[in-house]
Amino acid sequence: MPNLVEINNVEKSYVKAGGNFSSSRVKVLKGVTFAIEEGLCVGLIGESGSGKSTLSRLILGLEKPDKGAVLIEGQPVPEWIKANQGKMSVVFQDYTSSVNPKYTIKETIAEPIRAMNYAGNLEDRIDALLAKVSLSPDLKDRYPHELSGGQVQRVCIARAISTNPRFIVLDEAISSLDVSVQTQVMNLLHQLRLEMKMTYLFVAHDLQAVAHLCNKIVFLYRGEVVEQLMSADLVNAQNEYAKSLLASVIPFDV
Ligand SMILES: Nc1ncnc2c1ncn2[C@@H]1O[C@H](COP(=O)(O)OP(=O)(O)OP(=O)(O)O)[C@@H](O)[C@H]1O
Repeated sequence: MPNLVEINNVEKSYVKAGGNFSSSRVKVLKGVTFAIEEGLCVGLIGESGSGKSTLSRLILGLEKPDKGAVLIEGQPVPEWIKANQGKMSVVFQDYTSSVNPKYTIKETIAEPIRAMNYAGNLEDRIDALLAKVSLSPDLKDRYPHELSGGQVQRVCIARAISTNPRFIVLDEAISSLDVSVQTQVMNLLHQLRLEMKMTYLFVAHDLQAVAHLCNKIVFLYRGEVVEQLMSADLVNAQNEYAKSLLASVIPFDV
């Protein structure tokens, strides 16, 4: 499988709160290197503050690395985005703040479709997208606060796939959901990935979820990649942090 995304020796630091000198910068990513292969779900796991969201923002082109490069199909992210409108999407953890409370479900999903000057029938497109995420078209005219958390996250997924993306960054996308709903949404994401031949970066702090959904897992510890393994090879982890996480996971086939 060719690499869709390459993260090459990426460094990123921020000014420490309260400090204004270069010495008071905090290095969040310290030479991160890994690839996201086309068609795979790659999991990025790490404890709070390890730099996962920073890395997501660099991949989404929202920020630039200080050193190193993030390339998509060999191109720097901003260039790739310009040439591939709608082909990269994102789903965030906090679904309540990632939808506009004043927009109906229909308007929420329509926004990126309209931005791409869609020529087809918008109502039909929205109905088809709702069906894809197993939501009734009757929900179209409701507002986000009239839906459950799981339903709103499905709306966010419908919006994310509305432009037929090739690549989706799922940044803690299921972390705020109840465990039973998490499983349903994970299954939905898995099914959609295969059906639409998409590539995922699945960012999470919960190894169980990552191992369930992902083909490859990258362990980030204090801004460094300390281990990367295919899911089938997790038992071969060498790094102590990765091993400690693996030890805390309940065996899958008990
Ligand atoms: N814009 C910013 N300015 C200053 N510091 C920042 C900024 N963004 C992130 N940081 C710092 O960088 C470090 C890594 O943050 P990041 O959000 O990437 O971690 P994370 O692994 O996603 O954590 P979590 O799982 O808690 O979201 C933290 O110490 C954070 O305070």
